[in-house]
Amino acid sequence: MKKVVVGLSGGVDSSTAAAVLHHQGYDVVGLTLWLMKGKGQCCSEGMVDAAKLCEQLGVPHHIVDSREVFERNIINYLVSGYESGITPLPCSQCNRMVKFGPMIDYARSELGIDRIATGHYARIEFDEQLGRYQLKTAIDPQKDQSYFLYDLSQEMLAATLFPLGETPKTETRRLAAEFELTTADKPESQDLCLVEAHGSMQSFLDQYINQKTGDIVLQDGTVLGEHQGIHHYTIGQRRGLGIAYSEPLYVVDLDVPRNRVIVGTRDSAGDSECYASRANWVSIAEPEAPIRADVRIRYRSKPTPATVVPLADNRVHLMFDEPQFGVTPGQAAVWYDGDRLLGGGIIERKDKG
Ligand SMILES: Nc1ncnc2c1ncn2[C@@H]1O[C@H](COP(=O)(O)OP(=O)(O)OP(=O)(O)O)[C@@H](O)[C@H]1O
Repeated sequence: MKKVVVGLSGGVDSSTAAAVLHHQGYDVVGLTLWLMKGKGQCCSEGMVDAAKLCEQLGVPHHIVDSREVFERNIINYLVSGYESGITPLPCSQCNRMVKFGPMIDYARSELGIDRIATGHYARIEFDEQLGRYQLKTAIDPQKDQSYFLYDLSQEMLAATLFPLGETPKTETRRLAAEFELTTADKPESQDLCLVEAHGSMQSFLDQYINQKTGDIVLQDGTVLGEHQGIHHYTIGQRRGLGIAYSEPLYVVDLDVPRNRVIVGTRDSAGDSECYASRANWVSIAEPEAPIRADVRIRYRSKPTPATVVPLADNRVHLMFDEPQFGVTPGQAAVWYDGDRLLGGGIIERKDKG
């Protein structure tokens, strides 16, 4: 019988993914990674819901205490990133370092199973001609999660199934109800798991980073107000600045050495280029010459046409056809050709370019 280890967060998507595979005749083993203390997904509630699901399906359930791996790779990464004035994206890093890598290792070494599955909305296909696994967007554009998966390696894609990649979300709910899963009506997770567990990113970070007040200034140095800690701000942010000004203002830079938040009008907040490091080429090998692609600079941003220039040391230079607003160091830039995810990397600070 075909065997698969399904990553279970206790949410409706992974529950349905497990039920679908079970229904298709797979020998399913549930695996929940215990990621942090607190309530919610990946924590105590998630583990209990995942255990209930496995009981219902009549399949084994394993829990692996991954709190230390999560702390080392995600919490430290986030805290040091925010301290240095960037806005790190934890999810792609979590997928590679905390979820897919360790889940595949555990499945192989502890269970002798060489395939895992998750409830992510994305598709994987093998291209015989290119000899590479292709990572593609989900059929349901509203749910597509390929952006967060850009950092997976070919080996990880080879070992993974995404049973929901072709399923619209409404259909997932319908299937969950049909299988009478206890998670069928569970609300969608709205935010980062850390934010759900701690109330807000701000209250999470405040546990680790001392609040140090400083100036909010215009690009010419004019002081407009006071901030309560640079780590509360993100480049591109407009709301919550607490400043009265004749035009809407946006955060355009975070000056860590001088502990200043620099703001400007929308015009000054656009970027026609950026650099990304730690590039991972997914559906194609790293090209030798520049390519054209559609780039997402945030999870929900519309793909925008650009030229992607491969550089030495796994870096790329992204030149946008139109200036982009809110190009945020620490977030991922992910480039696509239609529904194929070609590659991605981490947006660098401007001064590094
Ligand atoms: N703690 C965990 N242990 C094992 N697998 C996990 C865990 N958290 C998430 N996953 C896997 O990663 C997938 C995507 O996780 P994400 O946090 O984006 O949740 P989601 O899209 O809301 O899905 P779900 O409804 O299953 O929680 C899940 O469907 C699940 O397969």
